[in-house]
Formats: sequence, C-alpha cells, structure tokens
Amino acid sequence: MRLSIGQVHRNVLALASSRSCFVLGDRLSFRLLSQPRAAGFHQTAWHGSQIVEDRGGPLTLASLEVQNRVEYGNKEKMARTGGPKLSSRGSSSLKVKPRVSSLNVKPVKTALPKSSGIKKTLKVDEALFSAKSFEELGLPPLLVDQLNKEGLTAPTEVQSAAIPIIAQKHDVVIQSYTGSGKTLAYLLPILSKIGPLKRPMGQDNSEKRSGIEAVIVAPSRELGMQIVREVEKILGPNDKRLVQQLVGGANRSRQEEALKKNRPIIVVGTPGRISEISAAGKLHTHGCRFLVLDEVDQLLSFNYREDMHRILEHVGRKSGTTSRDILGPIARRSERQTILVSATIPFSVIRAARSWGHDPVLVRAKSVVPLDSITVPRPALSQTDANSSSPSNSVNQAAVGSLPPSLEHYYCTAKAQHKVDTLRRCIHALEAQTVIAFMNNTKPLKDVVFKLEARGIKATELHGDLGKLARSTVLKKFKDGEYRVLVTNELSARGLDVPECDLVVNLDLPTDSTHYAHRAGRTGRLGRKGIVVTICEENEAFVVRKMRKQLTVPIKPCEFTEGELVVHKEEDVE
Ligand SMILES: Nc1ncnc2c1ncn2[C@@H]1O[C@H](COP(=O)(O)OP(=O)(O)OP(=O)(O)O)[C@@H](O)[C@H]1O
Repeated sequence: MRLSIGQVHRNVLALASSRSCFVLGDRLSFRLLSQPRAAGFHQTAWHGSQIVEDRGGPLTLASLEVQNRVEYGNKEKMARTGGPKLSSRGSSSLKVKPRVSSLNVKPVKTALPKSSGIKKTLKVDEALFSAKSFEELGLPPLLVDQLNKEGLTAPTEVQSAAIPIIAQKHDVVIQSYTGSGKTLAYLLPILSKIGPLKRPMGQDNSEKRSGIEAVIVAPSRELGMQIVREVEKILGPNDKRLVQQLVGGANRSRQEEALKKNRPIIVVGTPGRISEISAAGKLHTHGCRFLVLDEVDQLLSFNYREDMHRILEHVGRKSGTTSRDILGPIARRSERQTILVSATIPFSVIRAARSWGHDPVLVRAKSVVPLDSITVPRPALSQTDANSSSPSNSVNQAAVGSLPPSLEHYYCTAKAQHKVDTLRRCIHALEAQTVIAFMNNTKPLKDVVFKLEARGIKATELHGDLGKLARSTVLKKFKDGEYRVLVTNELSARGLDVPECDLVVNLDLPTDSTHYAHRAGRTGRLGRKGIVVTICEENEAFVVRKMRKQLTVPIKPCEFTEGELVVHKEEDVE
C-alpha cells in the first residue's frame, strides 16, 4: 500500500551548521561497576540505587546518570489530531465517545478478533510527515525505489532531520516520541552508505570494505528481531542474508555459523549475545563504521555495563589502538559513527555522547542542536546539593516530549480484586480491539489472562520466562489478531511496534514517568489514535497525578459505567 501524503507544507528547520567541539578527556570507567550482570529484561534503568561513583577518578557510565536537567526549549506542542468527542453528563462529569481520526492517510486495518466482524481503521497523522521526499534527503535511487516498493514514500519529521545529519558523519543522539519512525531515521542513512542499495561507487568517497560495517544493539530480543525484519524488508529477499540477528535465547552456534557463511554487513543483537560472540573471537567489528544503540538510555544502565563496555571498546576500533585510546582524545578515537536513539534521553546520555562523539548533535523531529550548546548541570554530589540534578529529576526530564501528541490519557481507580473487571469494562467501553495490558511482575499475568478468557476476551501473556520461540509465536498471534489482549510486563514496554494497538492499559503503576512513556507509546504509533488507561488503587492516584505533571500531558480521571467512558472533572476527585 502506498502513502499519499500530499503536499504537506511544513517548516523544515535549517540544520545547525556550526560544528561543535566535544569535551576531551571525559573518560568512562567501568572499574567500580562490579555487580553481577542481570539476565533478561530489567525494570528500571535509572534508579538511584544503581548509581556508583568512581570517587576521584574518571566518571563512570553509571555516575553520569546523576546529572540530568536539560532544558528543552522547543517543547513539543500537544497538538491534538482527533480527540474524543465530549458531551456533558450532569454537572460534574463528561461522557466520552472516542472517535477515529478522519485524516485520509494510510489507513491501517486493525487486527480484529476473527469472530468479531467489526471493521475499524486507524489512520496515521499526516502532520508527522516531512515536506521533503526521500530523494530530497539525498538517499540513493536504489534505496528510494526499494522504499517505494514497501509503500514508504515520505519521510517522517525525525527521519527528515536525522538522515542528512548522519550522512554528514556526525555522531548523533536521536530523540523523538514513540512511534515516530526513529528506526528508519538511522537505518536509511546507514543503508545509503553500505550494502547493495548504496550510492554507486565513485559517488561515495569511502573505500570498499568487507566484514561487519554496522552493529545495532537493542535491549530485548523482540526489539532486535523487529529491527532485523525492518532491515530485511529494505534489503529485499535476495540480500536479506546481509543482516544477521545475534539475539539472546537463540542458538549461539547457529548464529556463529551464519556469520561465517553469510558474511553479513550488519548485525543486530542484544548486548549479552553480541559481546559473548565477540569475546569468543567469532565476531570481528574493528572495521565497523556504524554503532547504533537503540533504546540507549536502557542500554547504558547499570545492568548492561559489562557487555556495553566491551561493545563500545571493540566496535570500530582502529587496529593498533588500545581501549584507553578509544576513550581518549579525538585523534585516537574509533573510526565509527555512533548513533544513540531513544524516545527518552536523560542528560546522562547527552553527556556520554559528548565524551565519545565526533561533532555530536542532538536530532529531534524539527531541530538539530550541537550537544555542546546544551547546558550541562553538574552532578549531584549529595542529597543536599540543591542546585544539582537528582536521578529522579533525570528520569522525569527524559520523559518530557516522549509521548505522541495523538494519545489520550485517562486513569481510574479500582480495588486490586476488581482491576480485571475494570479492564474488561474499559475494553468494551472504548471498543478497543488490540490491547496491551502492562503489569509489573510475571506471576500474576497468567491469572489475568485466565480471568479475561473466562469473561470471553481472547487474551495471552508475554514475558521473559517464556522461551524465544514461545515469545515470537505469542507476539505473531497477537499481531495477527488471534488475541485481543496481550498481558505483559516491562519486556514489551520498549520499541515494540504493533501499529494496530489502540489501547494500552496499566494494570500496575509504572515505576516512573519514563516507564509510563514507553508503555504508553505502544499505542498511537505514527500519529494513529491511541488511548492509555491507568487502573490504580485509590491510594495510588496521587502517583498518576504526579506523573501527569512530570510528563506535562493531561491524564484525566475517569470511570467506565454502562458501557461508556465517563470522564470526571478534576475537582471531583481531588
Ligand atoms: N516514513 C514512513 N512512512 C510510513 N511508515 C513509517 C515510516 N517510518 C516509519 N514507519 C512505520 O512507523 C512505525 C513506527 O516506527 P518505529 O518503530 O521506527 O518508531 P520509533 O520512533 O522507533 O518508536 P519507539 O520509540 O516506540 O521505538 C513502524 O511501523 C514503521 O514501519
């Protein structure tokens, strides 16, 4: 299906021309990071308890997370593209009938339960797309043709900003809200430099290379595999062997054999598996030109420190340099371009990028800013240091601007034992067809699935205790519409792209606003309509209200009665 974006006239900001110099001698040490590596998925990336300071020595990666108070001048406008229709009910409450956006761009059929017979379309928001075409961004014709074949005819705003900047060999931090197309924002400039779709030889002054040219790291198998599929889609069936997945949970020797046999140019994987195979001498990445850390704020958390250290040290290392050289001054730095990506960029990431990067810039949907121009607050040395940024400030600052403007947020209260029933009423009231329900732990997921099924709602569970095959089967069936509700934990909060998802429900409160943002971002992908409902206990409602303040989005109190969503005015509950 092709996009017909039409002539969307938008201001495209002139890219910052000044080249920033970065902080030299800012070194990262992992010496004191000695906790054992946690396996699988990790709940909170930026907890204060995870911070370790290398007193008197160079900064540790973990200690960077203490500093975090960037003022984002261009806070994204909460432009609504199709909000719910409100009608008053009594004097104190509003009855809400969510309606589907009427924008006429690339409708996506929701994956409805096969038996439901209801047809519903979710449409993307054209405001998300740039006025420029892929050709105008300088992508090679072969690549543009392939994108057109896949129905991708117009870049999103963040792609439009990132593609030329990456082509200019800057190191970049890409920050844009969930579902805005960050994956292609880094894949396309990479594929225009390496592989069969790149500019014909002669137009590209880089010499011919062999071996691994790009390493993409993601924190979960699901996200890793999703990125692999995205690369395969663009490379086409004949060249898809040029990308190799190196995710955990899959057979390692088979991955090693594939590396030998297929000689891929791109590897995509999880930190543990990449560093394992690299340490075994089966993955040679010294000549690598691109290193991408997708969901960088999670990847640079304490839990991944050892694996990430290895990856950062080895990928793109010039032969003859030592690890000390790599983290040292610019002249001895690695050749690679480093691309850091997330919807939530805490200041720690900006600081890390400054210390590693070549002319690093922060790319957001409509702006490109040299990292040097961002004010760096100093780290908190003690609890009483009022002028410095605390870890919790860091988390909150990172989440601002991470949510798609098209989302509607609500919360309602229910006793713990009534939450599933509230979920059922919520699904019916909103007529949601593809629902992701989040909980904090693995154990209760099964119980919720059981209760939903008992109430006639097809549901399934997804969590890290399932094997790789079971995980991908569940996900596929959910995407195919065999299940209406996916009950899951933090495993699915980041990066997961199910365009049809029209409702996210928090059955347990997320740990902080960053976690709220990533969970919420599973719906409203690419500007589609999406609703987020948090079901909490009465005495937890203040936490939601606090997150609402931190995220600067309206999260309205509501209830589900008589098959309808009823929105309360704030005075009724406070
Ligand atoms: N230019 C485009 N035209 C049409 N669809 C696009 C375009 N770019 C990306 N998409 C689609 O938009 C969806 C969201 O993209 P993507 O997963 O890259 O978002 P993201 O910003 O990385 O989200 P998250 O922060 O949740 O990881 C995907 O289904 C992707 O295929």
